Amino acid sequence: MTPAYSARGLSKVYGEGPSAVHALRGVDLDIPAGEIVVMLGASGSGKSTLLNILGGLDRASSGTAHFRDLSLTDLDDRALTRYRRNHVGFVFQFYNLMPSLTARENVELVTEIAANPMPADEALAMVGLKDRLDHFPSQLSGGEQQRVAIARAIAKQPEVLFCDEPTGALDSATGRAVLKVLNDVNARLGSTLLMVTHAASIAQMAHRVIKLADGAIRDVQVNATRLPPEEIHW
Ligand SMILES: Nc1ncnc2c1ncn2[C@@H]1O[C@H](COP(=O)(O)OP(=O)(O)OP(=O)(O)O)[C@@H](O)[C@H]1O
Repeated sequence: MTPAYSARGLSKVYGEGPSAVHALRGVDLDIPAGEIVVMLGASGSGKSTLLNILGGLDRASSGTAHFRDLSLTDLDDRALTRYRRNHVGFVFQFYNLMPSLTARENVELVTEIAANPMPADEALAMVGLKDRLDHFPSQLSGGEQQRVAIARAIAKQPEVLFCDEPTGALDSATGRAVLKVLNDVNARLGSTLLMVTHAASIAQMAHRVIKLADGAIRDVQVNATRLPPEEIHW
């Protein structure tokens, strides 16, 4: 089967000369479609850089990255924007909701421009917020705001969902509820999930765990059994 992503010799250098930072140093990687992949590694190991390049938010300095047969590293800015719009969703540590819009309106911002969206109400129901459609972000808890952000990301039915520290700003009980939503999205929509986290125990819900160190892949592990998010503690 064609992997969702494959990268060969992927490198990223920020800056130049003596102050250059080698954020990625020749990463080779294959990610099968439909998996939950958790990326672990110390601060500065290159996790977000890798996520941002695969998500089309940043560009590699050298090497190749493919999404199926689309060569991300060859796309111009317009094509990269089209790739992001049509294929991927993002969930970040801080929810980036529009404060002046309700939960439903925040999700509609995306459904209005997506090619194959689900109704905003349906996306919000999937994350357990069907009773909060008309609430503004300031009227929602942190976990609820993160669930609106997830609803916004999944409403366009993306093939891939990128999550950078999705539970980073949440207490562990709320974080588990958010992980359960992400797990459901993977199971129900079949979206490939790429998640960066500092909480190593979250790797227990993944199909595949990628460990980065100093901009390189240190280890890739396929979990023989996976824990349901409800049983994960950190
Ligand atoms: N825009 C940038 N300009 C310069 N250096 C950068 C930039 N973005 C990241 N870096 C550097 O690249 C390296 C990798 O950063 P990256 O954010 O990918 O690591 P990370 O593993 O996600 O870290 P963290 O867990 O702290 O978020 C770090 O040394 C970082 O300081």
